Amino acid sequence: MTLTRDAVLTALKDLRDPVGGDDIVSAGIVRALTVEDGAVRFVLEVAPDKAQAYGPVRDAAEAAVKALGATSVSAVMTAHSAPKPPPDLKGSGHSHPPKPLQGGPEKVPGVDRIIAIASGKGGVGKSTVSSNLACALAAEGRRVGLLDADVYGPSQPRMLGVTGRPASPDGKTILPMRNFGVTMMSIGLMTNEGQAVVWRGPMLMGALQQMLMQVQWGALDVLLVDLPPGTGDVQMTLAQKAQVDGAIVVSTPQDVALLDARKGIDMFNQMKVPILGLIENMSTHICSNCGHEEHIFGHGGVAAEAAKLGVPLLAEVPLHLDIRMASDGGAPIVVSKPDSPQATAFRDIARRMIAEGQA
Ligand SMILES: Nc1ncnc2c1ncn2[C@@H]1O[C@H](COP(=O)(O)OP(=O)(O)OP(=O)(O)O)[C@@H](O)[C@H]1O
Repeated sequence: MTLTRDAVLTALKDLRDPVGGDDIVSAGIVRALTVEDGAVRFVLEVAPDKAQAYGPVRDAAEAAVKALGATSVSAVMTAHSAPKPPPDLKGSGHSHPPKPLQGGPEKVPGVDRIIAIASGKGGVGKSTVSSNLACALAAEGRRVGLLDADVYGPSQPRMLGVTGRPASPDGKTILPMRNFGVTMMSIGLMTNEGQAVVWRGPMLMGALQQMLMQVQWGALDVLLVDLPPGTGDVQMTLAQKAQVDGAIVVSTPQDVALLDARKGIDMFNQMKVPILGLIENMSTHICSNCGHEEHIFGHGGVAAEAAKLGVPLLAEVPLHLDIRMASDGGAPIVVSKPDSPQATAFRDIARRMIAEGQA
């Protein structure tokens, strides 16, 4: 049976944090967990003066993961000064969103360009595209940030193998996480795991503003924003408050998805955000056993739509088991199998964006 990230996290949850008393996953000390072909890697991030107390925990964690059938386990302990908890986002019971920014779109300090990754409909692979594109741009040497603003289903922590709560040295600014060369912040890291968060409009806007302006992004060539599906408050707030340089719209080839994608494109047009191009995801299914290709959701619909709108079709990404497995394992296909044809689809988009000065 394939070892999954969830199975590893469940096993690690049986271990108690000797300092805080919680289990080590809830305590937020398990970071950068990746599971790849049975090989498990993670970091235990602990306060320097408590490092000794965690020695047995690391040994127990390695043993617990080995017992699950992992082919290899690497648990590295790093000592960091105790982080202050990050400022509370609205989802954790805070009732006053920060004062909205006044005025029109602003530049995020240090960030050269912002590109929104959008879709009309959920589940079409927008987050998969965002994480792979971010890793592909980083592999080309670009300084890349990824802001996971998908409030309804933040998936970037899982896809990029990032766990734990981001630190805030001064209680105001938030330090982003980093993996595979990508600086990342997700609304999912600010709320408690498993906690159902009911976001209301003003909360959403406040949270998005905080993540744009209070996160120390550092100097970035490009910040990708993984938006929630549809055309709602988050999309509007992003375009009103930050200078968005372009949008990429992801769609599957079916008519229903395309219909929704069109609404998204209209919204960006109204907000004067240029459409950099469309991506057809789950374009062709390639059987992982025999390599046979078939068009489960149809094929070519997005190309036709792009031609109609006069915008580029950036890629046709196949539906392939490896793409899902890689994302579920916490290392996108661009990182875990960089030379596969599936990864090449994403790497080509990254190279094209760089060549055109978009990233
Ligand atoms: N090209 C692909 N081949 C195989 N699986 C894919 C592909 N693209 C996405 N998936 C899988 O489909 C599921 C949905 O993808 P993803 O979470 O990226 O969609 P989304 O559009 O961001 O969804 P939502 O907006 O609802 O969060 C995931 O399990 C992902 O691994």
